[in-house]
Amino acid sequence: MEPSPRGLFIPLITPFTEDGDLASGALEKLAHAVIDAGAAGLVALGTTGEPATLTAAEQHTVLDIAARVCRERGATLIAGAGSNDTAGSARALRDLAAWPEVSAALTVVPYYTRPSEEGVVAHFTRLALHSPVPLIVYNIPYRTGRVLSVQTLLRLASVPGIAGVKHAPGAVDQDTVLLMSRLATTPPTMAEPPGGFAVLAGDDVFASPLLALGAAGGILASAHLRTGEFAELIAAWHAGDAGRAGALGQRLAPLSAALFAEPNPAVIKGVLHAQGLIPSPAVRLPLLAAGHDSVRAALALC
Ligand SMILES: O=C(O)C1=N[C@H](C(=O)O)C[C@H](O)C1
Repeated sequence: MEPSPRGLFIPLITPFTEDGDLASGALEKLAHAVIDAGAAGLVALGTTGEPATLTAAEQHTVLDIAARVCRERGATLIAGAGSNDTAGSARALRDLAAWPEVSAALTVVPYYTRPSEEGVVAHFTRLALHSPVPLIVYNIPYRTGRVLSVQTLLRLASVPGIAGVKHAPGAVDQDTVLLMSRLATTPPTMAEPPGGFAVLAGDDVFASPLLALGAAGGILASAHLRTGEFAELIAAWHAGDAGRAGALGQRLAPLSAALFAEPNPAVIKGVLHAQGLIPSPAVRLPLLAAGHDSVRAALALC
């Protein structure tokens, strides 16, 4: 198994041209720029990349570009794959074998269907058995409609082939604190998580407190902006420099909040366009482009 993911991962936006097509050149430049600035790797086709509205051909192009950049730069590539259909998710994961640069798949908790927690464990156990790469469970109850208990997260952590969780419960709540505590203090046994299980921050505003509790890194869309400082935030928490990390976290949280003032990734695209880094701020329906006020407010914090 690959070493568990650690550090800052950028879930790349998918830039579009003024005509609404995939802006491949801008995507490639952006991918290089965030690695230059200190990201450990990229996430292709995360939520932020608007995969639901990309054609299969566009998704392949995004994966081709991200794979090329990661290969050239020696960076880690994680790919979003999977849905609320177990068999369909297994096929999507199997197809990732066409990109050998992909070292893990970010696979969302099955949404909308609202399976039982037992069903969620069965889903991921089946996928992990057949996936060509380790899985990172994407736990985001406000998008999926399915809350996972600490017990279920610990069960998932003990499944061979599950390398981590992108944890985005919308708070640093009691369950999150207990999860981090159990992962840090319980010696691995057959029934408990192996040492390499990584918790990655997935709620940008709460990234700093989750890192303080021991997260291995973050998959943070906000880090398209001020990438170097987000990378430094993670490095400072890992180095035990709470003074530096706390100060960075306090500076970056308002930026994250401003970037998420409208449905992601509309504001991020508005800001990157205003900075001349992508050809248009467009997102695809049902998302709407961010309003001027939201973009101006976020730009002021960049
Ligand atoms: O694409 C992702 O991965 C992320 N998506 C989250 C979301 O849109 O809710 C935000 C997070 O920063 C990364």
